[in-house]
Amino acid sequence: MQKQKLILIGGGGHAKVCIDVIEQTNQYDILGILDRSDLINTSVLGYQIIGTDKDILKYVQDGCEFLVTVGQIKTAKIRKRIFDLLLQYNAPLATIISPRSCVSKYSKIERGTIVMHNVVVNAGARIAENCILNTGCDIEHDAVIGPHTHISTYAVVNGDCNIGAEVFVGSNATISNQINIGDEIIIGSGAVVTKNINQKGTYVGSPVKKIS
Ligand SMILES: CC(=O)SCCNC(=O)CCNC(=O)[C@H](O)C(C)(C)COP(=O)(O)OP(=O)(O)OC[C@H]1O[C@@H](n2cnc3c(N)ncnc32)[C@H](O)[C@@H]1OP(=O)(O)O
Repeated sequence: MQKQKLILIGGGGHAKVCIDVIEQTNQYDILGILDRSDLINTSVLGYQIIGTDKDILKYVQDGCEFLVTVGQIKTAKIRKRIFDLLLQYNAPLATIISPRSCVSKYSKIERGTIVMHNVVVNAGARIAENCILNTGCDIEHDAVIGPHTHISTYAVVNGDCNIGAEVFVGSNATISNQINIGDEIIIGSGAVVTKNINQKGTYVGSPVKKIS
């Protein structure tokens, strides 16, 4: 079977993990990576930086799909800017699901989202566009994850939670069940969230406290 041609946008550390997952799906032929012009002709895990985001249209016309492979910790702005640019070009967005993840057939995952190795997405969960479900995280039943949100390595989002847009949930954080977290909120690594969070800012500790 012929593989779908894929262009990655962003060639940093997060891109390496994405590449490993994409290769294991056996569904895509990664043509190359778009990044800064000074990085052209360098490579990431053997895949060349072949242009910048100015070249998106050329690859849309060539029948490629795209994935934003820039990482995200304190802000989702860059990932969102690139995603919006891709939409402007009517670029098809890939949805990548690791064959080593466990994704319920009763869940929904939107375009542009990547599900890394050892992730669990349980029944009724809904994951919006351009999210990162990073290695080993657990999205429990009926949880909703908003667009451009990164659930980091081994974090747990329990049942019926509602996580907003452009949120970062750090490694090993735990969000108790039926918790609402608003937009553009940063939850530190190892945090435990037991109450709703509406105010934008950074929250750390167990139970979490706002630090900025
Ligand atoms: C595959 C991957 O690599 S994905 C990436 C995974 N990475 C992570 O999960 C790390 C996430 N990042 C964090 O947790 C960060 O510490 C952040 C984003 C929450 C805060 O970063 P900053 O705003 O730069 O805060 P800063 O480092 O200045 O710390 C401010 C204070 O909060 C404390 N603090 C920071 N993070 C945490 C934390 N996770 N838990 C408890 N306390 C923390 C600091 O010790 C410091 O305390 P002090 O003022 O008493 O010295």
